[in-house]
Amino acid sequence: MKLQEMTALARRLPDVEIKGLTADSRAVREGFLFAALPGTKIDGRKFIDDAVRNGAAAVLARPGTKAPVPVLESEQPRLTLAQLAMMFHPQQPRLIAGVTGTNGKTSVARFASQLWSSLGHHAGSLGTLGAVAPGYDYALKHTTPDPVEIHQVLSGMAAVGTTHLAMEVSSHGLSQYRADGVNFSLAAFTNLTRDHFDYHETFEDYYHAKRRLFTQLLPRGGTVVINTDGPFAERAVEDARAAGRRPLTVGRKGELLALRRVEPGATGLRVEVEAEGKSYTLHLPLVGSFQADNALVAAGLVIASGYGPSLVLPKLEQISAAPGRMELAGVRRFKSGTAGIYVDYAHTPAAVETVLEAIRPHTAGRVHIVLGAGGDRDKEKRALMGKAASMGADHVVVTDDNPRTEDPALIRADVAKGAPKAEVIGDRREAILAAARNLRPGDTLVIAGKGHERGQTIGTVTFPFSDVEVAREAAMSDEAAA
Ligand SMILES: CC(=O)N[C@H]1[C@@H](OP(=O)(O)OP(=O)(O)OC[C@H]2O[C@@H](n3ccc(=O)[nH]c3=O)[C@H](O)[C@@H]2O)O[C@H](CO)[C@@H](O)[C@@H]1O[C@H](C)C(=O)N[C@@H](C)C(=O)N[C@H](CCC(=O)O)C(=O)O
Ligand SMILES: Nc1ncnc2c1ncn2[C@@H]1O[C@H](COP(=O)(O)OP(=O)(O)OP(=O)(O)O)[C@@H](O)[C@H]1O
Ligand SMILES: N[C@H](CCC[C@H](N)C(=O)O)C(=O)O
Ligand SMILES: [Mg+2]
Repeated sequence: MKLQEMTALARRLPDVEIKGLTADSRAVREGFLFAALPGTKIDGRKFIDDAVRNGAAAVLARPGTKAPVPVLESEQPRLTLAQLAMMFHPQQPRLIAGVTGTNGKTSVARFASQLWSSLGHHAGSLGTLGAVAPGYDYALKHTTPDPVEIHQVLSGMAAVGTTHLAMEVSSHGLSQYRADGVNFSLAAFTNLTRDHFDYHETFEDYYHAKRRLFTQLLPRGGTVVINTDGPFAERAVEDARAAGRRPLTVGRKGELLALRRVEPGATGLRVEVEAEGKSYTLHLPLVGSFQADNALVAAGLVIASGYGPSLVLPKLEQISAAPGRMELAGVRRFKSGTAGIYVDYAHTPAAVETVLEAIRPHTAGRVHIVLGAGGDRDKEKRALMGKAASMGADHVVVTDDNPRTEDPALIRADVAKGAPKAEVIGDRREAILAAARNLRPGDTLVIAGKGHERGQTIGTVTFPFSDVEVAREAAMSDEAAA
Protein backbone atom coordinates (compact mmCIF):
# COMPACT_ATOMS: atom_id res chain seq x y z
CA MET A 1 0.00 0.00 0.00
CA LYS A 2 1.22 3.55 -0.68
CA LEU A 3 2.28 5.40 2.45
CA GLN A 4 0.51 8.55 1.22
CA GLU A 5 -2.78 6.67 1.03
CA MET A 6 -2.35 5.57 4.62
CA THR A 7 -1.88 8.89 6.38
CA ALA A 8 -1.95 12.63 5.75
CA LEU A 9 1.30 12.85 7.74
CA ALA A 10 3.04 11.43 4.65
CA ARG A 11 1.96 14.21 2.28
CA ARG A 12 5.40 15.84 2.11
CA LEU A 13 7.27 12.54 1.75
CA PRO A 14 8.29 10.81 -1.47
CA ASP A 15 5.64 8.26 -2.42
CA VAL A 16 6.76 4.97 -0.88
CA GLU A 17 5.17 1.55 -1.32
CA ILE A 18 4.80 -0.13 2.09
CA LYS A 19 4.71 -3.94 2.20
CA GLY A 20 4.31 -4.40 5.94
CA LEU A 21 4.58 -2.70 9.34
CA THR A 22 6.48 -3.54 12.50
CA ALA A 23 7.89 -1.92 15.63
CA ASP A 24 10.59 -4.57 15.90
CA SER A 25 13.71 -4.09 13.75
CA ARG A 26 14.27 -7.86 13.87
CA ALA A 27 10.95 -8.45 12.12
CA VAL A 28 11.57 -5.92 9.31
CA ARG A 29 11.45 -7.36 5.77
CA GLU A 30 12.03 -5.72 2.37
CA GLY A 31 9.70 -2.73 1.92
CA PHE A 32 8.45 -2.57 5.53
CA LEU A 33 7.80 0.57 7.55
CA PHE A 34 9.72 0.39 10.83
CA ALA A 35 8.10 2.20 13.76
CA ALA A 36 10.93 3.42 16.01
CA LEU A 37 8.99 3.76 19.25
CA PRO A 38 10.14 5.34 22.52
CA GLY A 39 10.07 2.17 24.63
CA THR A 40 9.86 1.61 28.36
CA LYS A 41 13.33 0.04 28.37
CA ILE A 42 15.07 1.37 25.27
CA ASP A 43 14.59 3.97 22.52
CA GLY A 44 13.50 2.22 19.33
CA ARG A 45 15.42 4.80 17.26
CA LYS A 46 18.59 2.92 18.22
CA PHE A 47 17.46 0.17 15.84
CA ILE A 48 16.85 2.30 12.74
CA ASP A 49 20.12 1.21 11.11
CA ASP A 50 19.31 -2.46 11.76
CA ALA A 51 15.86 -1.95 10.30
CA VAL A 52 17.22 -0.28 7.17
CA ARG A 53 19.76 -3.11 6.74
CA ASN A 54 16.81 -5.53 6.91
CA GLY A 55 15.05 -3.65 4.11
CA ALA A 56 12.96 -0.92 5.78
CA ALA A 57 11.53 1.47 3.16
CA ALA A 58 10.40 4.10 5.68
CA VAL A 59 10.63 4.88 9.38
CA LEU A 60 7.95 6.22 11.71
CA ALA A 61 9.44 8.25 14.56
CA ARG A 62 9.24 11.43 16.60
CA PRO A 63 9.97 14.70 14.74
CA GLY A 64 13.65 15.40 14.18
CA THR A 65 14.67 11.76 13.73
CA LYS A 66 17.32 11.18 11.07
CA ALA A 67 17.34 8.06 8.89
CA PRO A 68 18.65 7.00 5.46
CA VAL A 69 15.05 6.33 4.31
CA PRO A 70 12.00 8.67 4.42
CA VAL A 71 10.89 9.44 8.00
CA LEU A 72 7.19 9.73 8.78
CA GLU A 73 7.24 12.19 11.68
CA SER A 74 4.67 11.99 14.42
CA GLU A 75 4.42 13.51 17.90
CA GLN A 76 2.68 10.30 18.96
CA PRO A 77 4.28 7.48 17.00
CA ARG A 78 2.46 4.74 18.93
CA LEU A 79 -0.90 6.27 18.04
CA THR A 80 0.15 6.74 14.42
CA LEU A 81 1.30 3.11 14.24
CA ALA A 82 -2.16 2.00 15.40
CA GLN A 83 -3.78 4.16 12.70
CA LEU A 84 -1.45 2.83 10.02
CA ALA A 85 -2.11 -0.76 11.09
CA MET A 86 -5.84 -0.08 10.80
CA MET A 87 -5.36 1.29 7.27
CA PHE A 88 -3.14 -1.62 6.28
CA HIS A 89 -5.64 -4.27 7.48
CA PRO A 90 -8.97 -2.46 7.12
CA GLN A 91 -11.30 -5.43 7.68
CA GLN A 92 -12.71 -5.77 11.20
CA PRO A 93 -15.66 -7.69 12.63
CA ARG A 94 -18.79 -5.55 12.30
CA LEU A 95 -19.45 -5.24 16.03
CA ILE A 96 -16.55 -5.06 18.47
CA ALA A 97 -17.05 -4.67 22.22
CA GLY A 98 -13.97 -3.63 24.21
CA VAL A 99 -13.79 -4.95 27.77
CA THR A 100 -11.57 -3.34 30.39
CA GLY A 101 -11.11 -3.55 34.18
CA THR A 102 -8.62 -5.20 36.54
CA ASN A 103 -10.38 -8.55 36.88
CA GLY A 104 -13.02 -10.32 34.86
CA LYS A 105 -12.10 -9.20 31.31
CA THR A 106 -11.45 -12.69 29.98
CA SER A 107 -14.57 -14.05 31.65
CA VAL A 108 -16.81 -11.27 30.31
CA ALA A 109 -15.34 -11.56 26.80
CA ARG A 110 -15.92 -15.32 26.77
CA PHE A 111 -19.47 -14.98 28.12
CA ALA A 112 -20.45 -12.28 25.61
CA SER A 113 -19.07 -14.35 22.76
CA GLN A 114 -21.03 -17.40 23.92
CA LEU A 115 -24.24 -15.36 24.23
CA TRP A 116 -23.88 -13.92 20.73
CA SER A 117 -23.19 -17.42 19.38
CA SER A 118 -26.33 -18.73 21.05
CA LEU A 119 -28.24 -15.93 19.27
CA GLY A 120 -26.95 -17.23 15.95
CA HIS A 121 -24.01 -14.89 15.31
CA HIS A 122 -20.51 -15.81 14.18
CA ALA A 123 -18.95 -14.57 17.41
CA GLY A 124 -15.50 -14.61 18.97
CA SER A 125 -13.27 -13.30 21.72
CA LEU A 126 -9.77 -11.82 21.75
CA GLY A 127 -7.54 -11.50 24.80
CA THR A 128 -5.56 -13.49 27.37
CA LEU A 129 -6.77 -16.80 25.91
CA GLY A 130 -5.91 -15.78 22.35
CA ALA A 131 -8.22 -14.93 19.46
CA VAL A 132 -10.93 -17.53 19.15
CA ALA A 133 -13.97 -17.83 16.88
CA PRO A 134 -15.44 -20.67 14.81
CA GLY A 135 -12.73 -21.47 12.24
CA TYR A 136 -10.17 -19.22 13.94
CA ASP A 137 -7.83 -19.98 16.84
CA TYR A 138 -4.70 -17.92 17.32
CA ALA A 139 -2.52 -17.78 20.45
CA LEU A 140 -1.40 -14.33 21.65
CA LYS A 141 1.50 -13.42 23.91
CA HIS A 142 -0.31 -10.38 25.28
CA THR A 143 -3.87 -9.80 26.47
CA THR A 144 -3.95 -6.80 24.13
CA PRO A 145 -1.27 -7.33 21.48
CA ASP A 146 0.59 -4.61 19.61
CA PRO A 147 -1.48 -2.81 16.96
CA VAL A 148 0.03 -4.59 13.98
CA GLU A 149 -0.90 -7.97 15.45
CA ILE A 150 -4.34 -6.70 16.54
CA HIS A 151 -5.23 -5.63 13.02
CA GLN A 152 -3.82 -8.78 11.41
CA VAL A 153 -5.99 -10.80 13.78
CA LEU A 154 -9.09 -8.64 13.32
CA SER A 155 -8.85 -8.93 9.55
CA GLY A 156 -8.28 -12.69 9.85
CA MET A 157 -11.37 -13.02 12.02
CA ALA A 158 -13.43 -10.87 9.66
CA ALA A 159 -12.21 -13.06 6.77
CA VAL A 160 -13.60 -16.24 8.39
CA GLY A 161 -16.92 -14.44 8.86
CA THR A 162 -16.78 -13.23 12.48
CA THR A 163 -19.29 -10.43 12.93
CA HIS A 164 -19.40 -10.08 16.73
CA LEU A 165 -16.25 -9.82 18.81
CA ALA A 166 -15.61 -9.20 22.51
CA MET A 167 -12.06 -7.94 22.96
CA GLU A 168 -10.11 -7.48 26.20
CA VAL A 169 -8.33 -4.14 26.41
CA SER A 170 -5.63 -4.04 29.09
CA SER A 171 -4.36 -0.88 30.75
CA HIS A 172 -0.95 -1.40 29.11
CA GLY A 173 -2.76 -1.71 25.80
CA LEU A 174 -4.67 1.51 26.42
CA SER A 175 -1.74 3.58 27.63
CA GLN A 176 0.36 2.38 24.68
CA TYR A 177 -2.42 3.13 22.12
CA ARG A 178 -2.40 -0.51 20.98
CA ALA A 179 -6.17 -0.53 20.31
CA ASP A 180 -6.64 3.00 18.96
CA GLY A 181 -7.40 1.76 15.45
CA VAL A 182 -10.14 -0.64 16.54
CA ASN A 183 -13.72 0.27 15.57
CA PHE A 184 -15.41 -0.26 18.92
CA SER A 185 -19.21 -0.15 18.93
CA LEU A 186 -19.54 -0.99 22.63
CA ALA A 187 -17.40 -1.00 25.75
CA ALA A 188 -17.51 -2.53 29.22
CA PHE A 189 -15.83 -1.72 32.54
CA THR A 190 -15.73 -4.51 35.15
CA ASN A 191 -13.89 -3.07 38.18
CA LEU A 192 -10.65 -1.37 39.17
CA THR A 193 -8.47 -2.70 41.99
CA ARG A 194 -4.75 -2.87 42.52
CA ASP A 195 -2.45 -4.30 39.84
CA HIS A 196 0.41 -3.24 37.59
CA PHE A 197 1.80 -0.57 39.93
CA ASP A 198 5.20 -1.33 38.47
CA TYR A 199 3.91 0.37 35.32
CA HIS A 200 1.25 2.87 36.41
CA GLU A 201 2.45 5.18 39.15
CA THR A 202 -0.82 5.72 41.00
CA PHE A 203 -4.40 4.46 41.06
CA GLU A 204 -5.31 7.67 39.29
CA ASP A 205 -2.90 6.93 36.40
CA TYR A 206 -4.14 3.37 36.22
CA TYR A 207 -7.77 4.51 36.09
CA HIS A 208 -6.95 7.19 33.48
CA ALA A 209 -5.48 4.51 31.23
CA LYS A 210 -8.54 2.29 31.66
CA ARG A 211 -11.07 5.02 31.06
CA ARG A 212 -9.55 5.88 27.67
CA LEU A 213 -11.55 2.90 26.36
CA PHE A 214 -14.91 4.52 27.08
CA THR A 215 -14.01 8.22 26.98
CA GLN A 216 -11.84 8.17 23.82
CA LEU A 217 -11.74 4.90 21.86
CA LEU A 218 -15.48 4.24 21.99
CA PRO A 219 -17.08 6.74 19.59
CA ARG A 220 -19.32 9.53 20.94
CA GLY A 221 -22.81 8.30 21.66
CA GLY A 222 -21.51 4.74 22.11
CA THR A 223 -22.73 2.59 25.00
CA VAL A 224 -20.50 1.47 27.87
CA VAL A 225 -21.75 -1.21 30.25
CA ILE A 226 -20.51 -0.56 33.79
CA ASN A 227 -20.57 -2.95 36.73
CA THR A 228 -21.84 -0.86 39.68
CA ASP A 229 -20.13 -2.85 42.42
CA GLY A 230 -16.49 -1.74 42.28
CA PRO A 231 -14.81 1.34 43.81
CA PHE A 232 -14.45 3.28 40.53
CA ALA A 233 -17.92 2.51 39.15
CA GLU A 234 -19.47 5.88 39.94
CA ARG A 235 -16.56 7.79 38.44
CA ALA A 236 -16.71 5.63 35.35
CA VAL A 237 -20.41 6.50 34.93
CA GLU A 238 -19.73 10.23 35.41
CA ASP A 239 -16.71 10.27 33.11
CA ALA A 240 -18.48 8.33 30.37
CA ARG A 241 -21.40 10.72 30.51
CA ALA A 242 -19.16 13.82 30.58
CA ALA A 243 -17.39 12.50 27.47
CA GLY A 244 -20.71 12.11 25.63
CA ARG A 245 -20.88 8.32 25.88
CA ARG A 246 -23.91 6.44 27.20
CA PRO A 247 -23.36 4.48 30.44
CA LEU A 248 -25.62 1.50 31.14
CA THR A 249 -25.24 0.03 34.61
CA VAL A 250 -25.51 -3.57 35.74
CA GLY A 251 -24.97 -5.06 39.21
CA ARG A 252 -26.41 -4.62 42.67
CA LYS A 253 -27.20 -0.97 41.95
CA GLY A 254 -27.68 -1.54 38.22
CA GLU A 255 -30.35 0.29 36.25
CA LEU A 256 -30.32 -1.93 33.15
CA LEU A 257 -29.84 -5.19 35.07
CA ALA A 258 -30.23 -5.25 38.85
CA LEU A 259 -28.66 -8.16 40.66
CA ARG A 260 -31.03 -8.91 43.53
CA ARG A 261 -29.60 -12.13 44.92
CA VAL A 262 -26.79 -14.64 44.34
CA GLU A 263 -26.90 -18.04 46.05
CA PRO A 264 -24.05 -20.48 45.51
CA GLY A 265 -25.30 -24.07 45.19
CA ALA A 266 -23.78 -27.47 44.49
CA THR A 267 -24.19 -27.20 40.71
CA GLY A 268 -23.75 -23.47 40.21
CA LEU A 269 -25.22 -20.10 41.13
CA ARG A 270 -28.89 -19.30 41.59
CA VAL A 271 -29.30 -15.63 40.74
CA GLU A 272 -32.20 -13.23 40.71
CA VAL A 273 -32.02 -10.39 38.25
CA GLU A 274 -34.48 -7.59 37.63
CA ALA A 275 -34.73 -6.05 34.18
CA GLU A 276 -37.36 -3.66 32.80
CA GLY A 277 -39.47 -4.26 35.93
CA LYS A 278 -39.48 -8.03 35.48
CA SER A 279 -37.76 -10.52 37.73
CA TYR A 280 -35.76 -13.50 36.42
CA THR A 281 -34.53 -16.45 38.47
CA LEU A 282 -31.64 -18.10 36.68
CA HIS A 283 -29.36 -21.03 37.29
CA LEU A 284 -25.83 -20.18 36.10
CA PRO A 285 -23.55 -23.22 35.70
CA LEU A 286 -20.61 -21.28 37.22
CA VAL A 287 -18.65 -21.50 40.47
CA GLY A 288 -17.91 -18.28 42.37
CA SER A 289 -20.41 -15.54 43.06
CA PHE A 290 -18.15 -12.97 41.32
CA GLN A 291 -19.05 -14.75 38.09
CA ALA A 292 -22.58 -13.37 38.46
CA ASP A 293 -21.10 -9.86 38.08
CA ASN A 294 -19.21 -10.92 34.96
CA ALA A 295 -22.27 -12.67 33.52
CA LEU A 296 -24.34 -9.50 33.96
CA VAL A 297 -21.72 -7.32 32.26
CA ALA A 298 -21.69 -9.73 29.32
CA ALA A 299 -25.49 -9.83 29.19
CA GLY A 300 -25.48 -6.00 29.31
CA LEU A 301 -23.24 -5.90 26.23
CA VAL A 302 -25.46 -8.28 24.31
CA ILE A 303 -28.59 -6.36 25.29
CA ALA A 304 -26.86 -3.14 24.19
CA SER A 305 -26.19 -4.82 20.83
CA GLY A 306 -29.92 -4.90 20.20
CA TYR A 307 -31.65 -7.74 22.09
CA GLY A 308 -34.23 -7.68 24.86
CA PRO A 309 -33.39 -8.94 28.36
CA SER A 310 -36.09 -11.62 28.09
CA LEU A 311 -34.18 -13.16 25.19
CA VAL A 312 -30.67 -12.70 26.56
CA LEU A 313 -30.97 -13.52 30.28
CA PRO A 314 -32.23 -17.13 29.92
CA LYS A 315 -29.26 -17.82 27.61
CA LEU A 316 -26.98 -17.27 30.62
CA GLU A 317 -28.11 -20.69 31.86
CA GLN A 318 -25.98 -22.32 29.14
CA ILE A 319 -22.72 -20.38 29.48
CA SER A 320 -19.50 -22.02 30.62
CA ALA A 321 -16.56 -20.55 32.50
CA ALA A 322 -13.31 -19.67 30.76
CA PRO A 323 -10.61 -22.31 31.33
CA GLY A 324 -8.65 -21.74 34.53
CA ARG A 325 -11.30 -19.56 36.15
CA MET A 326 -12.62 -21.50 39.18
CA GLU A 327 -12.07 -24.66 37.21
CA LEU A 328 -12.73 -27.84 39.17
CA ALA A 329 -9.57 -29.65 38.10
CA GLY A 330 -9.55 -32.61 40.47
CA VAL A 331 -11.48 -34.22 43.31
CA ARG A 332 -9.87 -36.18 46.12
CA ARG A 333 -12.16 -39.00 47.20
CA PHE A 334 -12.23 -40.31 50.75
CA LYS A 335 -14.43 -42.97 52.36
CA SER A 336 -16.36 -40.25 54.14
CA GLY A 337 -16.54 -37.55 51.45
CA THR A 338 -14.61 -35.55 48.87
CA ALA A 339 -12.35 -32.50 48.58
CA GLY A 340 -12.38 -30.32 45.46
CA ILE A 341 -9.24 -28.88 43.87
CA TYR A 342 -9.89 -25.66 41.90
CA VAL A 343 -7.56 -23.83 39.55
CA ASP A 344 -8.10 -20.08 39.38
CA TYR A 345 -6.27 -17.19 37.68
CA ALA A 346 -6.41 -14.88 40.72
CA HIS A 347 -3.22 -12.82 40.45
CA THR A 348 -4.24 -9.63 42.27
CA PRO A 349 -5.07 -9.02 45.95
CA ALA A 350 -8.75 -8.37 45.16
CA ALA A 351 -9.02 -11.52 43.05
CA VAL A 352 -7.49 -13.66 45.81
CA GLU A 353 -9.93 -12.17 48.32
CA THR A 354 -12.91 -12.61 45.98
CA VAL A 355 -12.05 -16.17 45.11
CA LEU A 356 -11.59 -17.26 48.70
CA GLU A 357 -14.89 -15.63 49.66
CA ALA A 358 -16.53 -17.40 46.73
CA ILE A 359 -15.20 -20.84 47.65
CA ARG A 360 -16.18 -20.68 51.33
CA PRO A 361 -19.87 -21.60 50.80
CA HIS A 362 -18.72 -24.69 48.87
CA THR A 363 -16.51 -25.80 51.76
CA ALA A 364 -17.69 -27.69 54.83
CA GLY A 365 -14.15 -28.04 56.18
CA ARG A 366 -11.01 -25.96 55.66
CA VAL A 367 -10.03 -23.78 52.69
CA HIS A 368 -6.45 -24.22 51.43
CA ILE A 369 -4.66 -22.03 48.91
CA VAL A 370 -1.42 -22.37 46.96
CA LEU A 371 -0.18 -19.08 45.50
CA GLY A 372 2.83 -17.08 44.42
CA ALA A 373 3.32 -13.88 42.43
CA GLY A 374 4.87 -13.12 39.07
CA GLY A 375 8.37 -11.69 38.76
CA ASP A 376 9.11 -8.46 36.80
CA ARG A 377 5.65 -7.22 37.73
CA ASP A 378 4.10 -5.09 40.51
CA LYS A 379 6.13 -5.86 43.67
CA GLU A 380 3.84 -4.10 46.10
CA LYS A 381 0.89 -6.36 45.34
CA ARG A 382 2.75 -9.44 46.59
CA ALA A 383 2.38 -8.95 50.37
CA LEU A 384 -1.21 -7.83 49.80
CA MET A 385 -1.90 -11.08 47.92
CA GLY A 386 -0.31 -13.00 50.82
CA LYS A 387 -2.47 -11.08 53.26
CA ALA A 388 -5.66 -11.74 51.28
CA ALA A 389 -4.70 -15.44 51.26
CA SER A 390 -4.07 -15.60 55.00
CA MET A 391 -7.32 -13.74 55.75
CA GLY A 392 -9.48 -15.89 53.50
CA ALA A 393 -7.94 -19.36 53.79
CA ASP A 394 -7.23 -21.66 56.71
CA HIS A 395 -3.99 -22.96 55.23
CA VAL A 396 -1.65 -21.11 52.86
CA VAL A 397 1.21 -22.51 50.81
CA VAL A 398 3.42 -19.86 49.18
CA THR A 399 5.18 -21.03 46.04
CA ASP A 400 6.58 -19.76 42.73
CA ASP A 401 4.41 -18.30 39.96
CA ASN A 402 6.39 -17.08 36.92
CA PRO A 403 9.59 -15.76 38.55
CA ARG A 404 10.79 -14.42 35.18
CA THR A 405 14.14 -12.72 35.73
CA GLU A 406 13.77 -12.15 39.49
CA ASP A 407 15.13 -14.31 42.32
CA PRO A 408 12.18 -16.61 43.17
CA ALA A 409 13.12 -16.78 46.87
CA LEU A 410 12.79 -13.00 47.17
CA ILE A 411 9.34 -13.05 45.51
CA ARG A 412 8.20 -15.80 47.89
CA ALA A 413 9.52 -13.79 50.82
CA ASP A 414 7.51 -10.75 49.63
CA VAL A 415 4.31 -12.81 49.43
CA ALA A 416 5.01 -14.44 52.80
CA LYS A 417 5.31 -10.99 54.43
CA GLY A 418 1.54 -10.85 54.18
CA ALA A 419 1.11 -14.48 55.25
CA PRO A 420 3.64 -15.10 58.02
CA LYS A 421 2.10 -18.46 59.01
CA ALA A 422 2.24 -19.84 55.48
CA GLU A 423 4.21 -22.91 54.48
CA VAL A 424 6.75 -21.98 51.81
CA ILE A 425 7.56 -24.56 49.10
CA GLY A 426 9.34 -23.08 46.08
CA ASP A 427 8.72 -25.86 43.56
CA ARG A 428 5.16 -25.31 42.34
CA ARG A 429 4.43 -28.96 41.61
CA GLU A 430 5.67 -30.01 45.07
CA ALA A 431 3.63 -27.22 46.66
CA ILE A 432 0.43 -28.35 44.95
CA LEU A 433 1.02 -32.03 45.78
CA ALA A 434 1.79 -31.16 49.41
CA ALA A 435 -1.34 -29.02 49.75
CA ALA A 436 -3.46 -31.75 48.15
CA ARG A 437 -2.05 -34.35 50.56
CA ASN A 438 -3.22 -32.14 53.41
CA LEU A 439 -6.86 -32.17 52.30
CA ARG A 440 -9.54 -33.82 54.46
CA PRO A 441 -13.14 -34.64 53.46
CA GLY A 442 -15.12 -31.40 52.99
CA ASP A 443 -12.00 -29.25 52.39
CA THR A 444 -11.24 -27.32 49.21
CA LEU A 445 -7.95 -26.30 47.65
CA VAL A 446 -7.54 -23.25 45.39
CA ILE A 447 -4.44 -23.18 43.19
CA ALA A 448 -4.20 -19.48 42.34
CA GLY A 449 -2.36 -17.32 39.83
CA LYS A 450 -1.74 -19.32 36.67
CA GLY A 451 -5.18 -20.51 35.59
CA HIS A 452 -5.04 -21.65 31.95
CA GLU A 453 -1.28 -21.04 31.55
CA ARG A 454 0.62 -23.97 30.04
CA GLY A 455 4.10 -22.92 31.06
CA GLN A 456 6.17 -21.49 33.89
CA THR A 457 8.65 -18.76 32.97
CA ILE A 458 11.89 -19.02 34.94
CA GLY A 459 14.54 -16.59 33.78
CA THR A 460 13.76 -16.13 30.12
CA VAL A 461 12.81 -19.75 29.47
CA THR A 462 9.23 -21.06 29.65
CA PHE A 463 9.02 -24.66 30.84
CA PRO A 464 5.86 -26.75 30.27
CA PHE A 465 3.68 -26.54 33.37
CA SER A 466 -0.04 -26.75 33.98
CA ASP A 467 -1.77 -26.28 37.32
CA VAL A 468 -4.74 -28.25 35.95
CA GLU A 469 -2.56 -31.23 35.08
CA VAL A 470 -0.78 -31.21 38.43
CA ALA A 471 -4.15 -30.93 40.21
CA ARG A 472 -5.38 -33.98 38.27
CA GLU A 473 -2.21 -35.82 39.12
CA ALA A 474 -2.68 -34.96 42.79
CA ALA A 475 -6.23 -36.32 42.75
CA MET A 476 -5.40 -39.41 40.68
CA SER A 477 -2.36 -40.51 42.63
CA ASP A 478 -4.70 -40.47 45.55
CA GLU A 479 -7.27 -42.68 43.82
CA ALA A 480 -4.50 -45.11 42.89
CA ALA A 481 -3.38 -45.22 46.51
CA ALA A 482 -6.92 -45.67 47.90
C1 LIG B 1 5.97 -2.71 29.60
C2 LIG B 1 5.35 -3.08 28.29
O1 LIG B 1 4.16 -3.16 28.18
N1 LIG B 1 6.20 -3.30 27.27
C3 LIG B 1 5.69 -3.62 25.95
C4 LIG B 1 6.19 -2.58 24.96
O2 LIG B 1 7.57 -2.66 24.95
P1 LIG B 1 8.43 -1.36 24.86
O3 LIG B 1 7.94 -0.56 23.70
O4 LIG B 1 8.47 -0.69 26.15
O5 LIG B 1 9.82 -2.05 24.43
P2 LIG B 1 11.34 -1.76 24.71
O6 LIG B 1 11.90 -3.07 25.13
O7 LIG B 1 11.61 -0.55 25.55
O8 LIG B 1 11.88 -1.47 23.21
C5 LIG B 1 11.56 -0.28 22.51
C6 LIG B 1 11.31 -0.57 21.07
O9 LIG B 1 12.47 -1.11 20.47
C7 LIG B 1 12.14 -2.18 19.66
N2 LIG B 1 13.30 -3.07 19.46
C8 LIG B 1 13.91 -3.69 20.51
C9 LIG B 1 15.00 -4.53 20.28
C10 LIG B 1 15.50 -4.72 18.96
O10 LIG B 1 16.47 -5.43 18.68
N3 LIG B 1 14.84 -4.07 17.96
C11 LIG B 1 13.77 -3.26 18.17
O11 LIG B 1 13.21 -2.72 17.21
C12 LIG B 1 10.97 -2.84 20.38
O12 LIG B 1 10.18 -3.64 19.50
C13 LIG B 1 10.20 -1.62 20.88
O13 LIG B 1 9.29 -1.15 19.91
O14 LIG B 1 5.70 -2.89 23.66
C14 LIG B 1 6.10 -4.19 23.18
C15 LIG B 1 5.50 -4.38 21.78
O15 LIG B 1 4.10 -4.17 21.82
C16 LIG B 1 5.57 -5.28 24.13
O16 LIG B 1 5.99 -6.56 23.71
C17 LIG B 1 6.10 -5.02 25.53
O17 LIG B 1 5.48 -5.95 26.38
C18 LIG B 1 6.29 -6.50 27.44
C19 LIG B 1 7.15 -7.64 26.90
C20 LIG B 1 5.35 -7.01 28.54
O18 LIG B 1 5.70 -7.88 29.31
N4 LIG B 1 4.16 -6.46 28.64
C21 LIG B 1 3.15 -6.86 29.61
C22 LIG B 1 3.42 -6.25 30.99
C23 LIG B 1 1.79 -6.42 29.10
O19 LIG B 1 1.69 -5.67 28.11
N5 LIG B 1 0.74 -6.85 29.76
C24 LIG B 1 -0.59 -6.44 29.40
C25 LIG B 1 -1.51 -6.57 30.60
C26 LIG B 1 -1.94 -7.95 31.03
C27 LIG B 1 -3.01 -7.87 32.10
O20 LIG B 1 -4.13 -7.42 31.83
O21 LIG B 1 -2.74 -8.25 33.24
C28 LIG B 1 -1.11 -7.20 28.19
O22 LIG B 1 -1.94 -6.61 27.46
O23 LIG B 1 -0.72 -8.36 28.01
N1 LIG C 1 -15.71 -9.61 38.64
C1 LIG C 1 -14.65 -10.02 39.35
N2 LIG C 1 -14.36 -9.44 40.54
C2 LIG C 1 -13.27 -9.82 41.24
N3 LIG C 1 -12.44 -10.81 40.87
C3 LIG C 1 -12.69 -11.42 39.71
C4 LIG C 1 -13.80 -11.05 38.88
N4 LIG C 1 -13.77 -11.80 37.78
C5 LIG C 1 -12.70 -12.60 37.87
N5 LIG C 1 -12.06 -12.39 39.05
C6 LIG C 1 -10.81 -13.04 39.51
O1 LIG C 1 -9.80 -12.65 38.59
C7 LIG C 1 -9.23 -13.80 37.96
C8 LIG C 1 -8.96 -13.49 36.52
O2 LIG C 1 -10.19 -13.38 35.83
P1 LIG C 1 -10.19 -13.02 34.30
O3 LIG C 1 -9.18 -13.86 33.64
O4 LIG C 1 -11.57 -13.04 33.80
O5 LIG C 1 -9.65 -11.51 34.43
P2 LIG C 1 -8.83 -10.60 33.45
O6 LIG C 1 -9.28 -9.22 33.74
O7 LIG C 1 -9.01 -11.09 32.07
O8 LIG C 1 -7.30 -10.81 33.86
P3 LIG C 1 -5.98 -10.35 33.00
O9 LIG C 1 -5.70 -8.96 33.48
O10 LIG C 1 -4.92 -11.27 33.38
O11 LIG C 1 -6.32 -10.41 31.56
C9 LIG C 1 -10.26 -14.91 38.14
O12 LIG C 1 -9.63 -16.16 38.07
C10 LIG C 1 -10.81 -14.57 39.49
O13 LIG C 1 -9.91 -14.99 40.49
N1 LIG D 1 -1.57 -10.70 32.31
C1 LIG D 1 -1.08 -10.75 33.66
C2 LIG D 1 -0.94 -12.17 34.01
C3 LIG D 1 -0.39 -12.47 35.38
C4 LIG D 1 -0.37 -13.94 35.65
C5 LIG D 1 0.62 -14.41 36.65
N2 LIG D 1 0.74 -15.81 36.45
C6 LIG D 1 1.98 -13.72 36.51
O1 LIG D 1 2.82 -14.27 35.83
O2 LIG D 1 2.20 -12.67 37.12
C7 LIG D 1 0.21 -9.96 33.77
O3 LIG D 1 1.01 -9.98 32.84
O4 LIG D 1 0.40 -9.30 34.78
MG1 LIG E 1 -7.64 -11.51 30.67
